[in-house]
Amino acid sequence: MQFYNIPYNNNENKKESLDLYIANKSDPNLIIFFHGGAWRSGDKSDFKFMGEIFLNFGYNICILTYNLSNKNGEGPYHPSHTLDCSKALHWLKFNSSLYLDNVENLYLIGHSAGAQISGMIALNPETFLFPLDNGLELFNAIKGVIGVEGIFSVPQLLKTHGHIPLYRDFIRQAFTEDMKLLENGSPQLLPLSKKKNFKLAPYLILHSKNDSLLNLDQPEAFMTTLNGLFDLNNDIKKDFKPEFDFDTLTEDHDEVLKSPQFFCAVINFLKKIKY
Ligand SMILES: N[C@@H](CC(=O)c1ccccc1NC=O)C(=O)O
Repeated sequence: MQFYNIPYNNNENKKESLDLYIANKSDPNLIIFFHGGAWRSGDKSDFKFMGEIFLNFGYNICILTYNLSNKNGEGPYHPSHTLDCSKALHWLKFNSSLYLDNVENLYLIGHSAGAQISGMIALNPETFLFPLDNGLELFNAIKGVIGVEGIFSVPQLLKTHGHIPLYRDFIRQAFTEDMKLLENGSPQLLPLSKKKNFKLAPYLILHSKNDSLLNLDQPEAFMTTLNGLFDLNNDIKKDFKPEFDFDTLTEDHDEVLKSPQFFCAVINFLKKIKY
């Protein structure tokens, strides 16, 4: 079953809505996909193919949208995108009973800018989830996070690609020119020292060496952060060591999402973490 354009924030704004692809209404597991497009482009309708593929494999998946930054530089700026997506997660967990019997487990997949969003939510629940009603319960429902062809440090992206107008423009449009905001919007730069007793969800980072838009330094640096978090807090018996796979995907930035290798990697990971 497929349901389109369900509002997640009690309004008529098409960008604050989601599509549900439901294989089994009583399955407590739900995948949520956050699309990329540099925070200023992309739409859930572009990823219908993904919804249908997971659906055919028997998974329930939500593909959502969030308000995009304006190319004229009028915002909305970070943290708008992440706040929208957090509200969507809240709706899915607590208000989706018309469509899903009981959503217990959330599995986030973020692509490109969407990997920044899913990373912000998973690593900074204090800001994005805890202020919402039953925010801790919502956070605990996140059972896995996958970042693919992701942006994890905006200042680093500015450093490596800032000489290219395309990158400079979308960074300014989504984060202004305030370096503090760029840092604040980077999952890689969240202060780890404050994360004592933080529960890191099982995490998988996928990246293709043939991504012509983002090279390996984003996922490699993020690897250091995730491993640091794991080392800081891990309870070997319970916690899942973050995984990094920079070999399986071979297509370019957007094309990876249509490759069988991507679906295999996601499904293997979900099986491993006992989806
Ligand atoms: N087509 C996009 C560009 C884009 O998505 C992008 C370009 C370079 C590096 C990362 C990108 N997307 C990340 O979400 C745009 O120009 O808005």
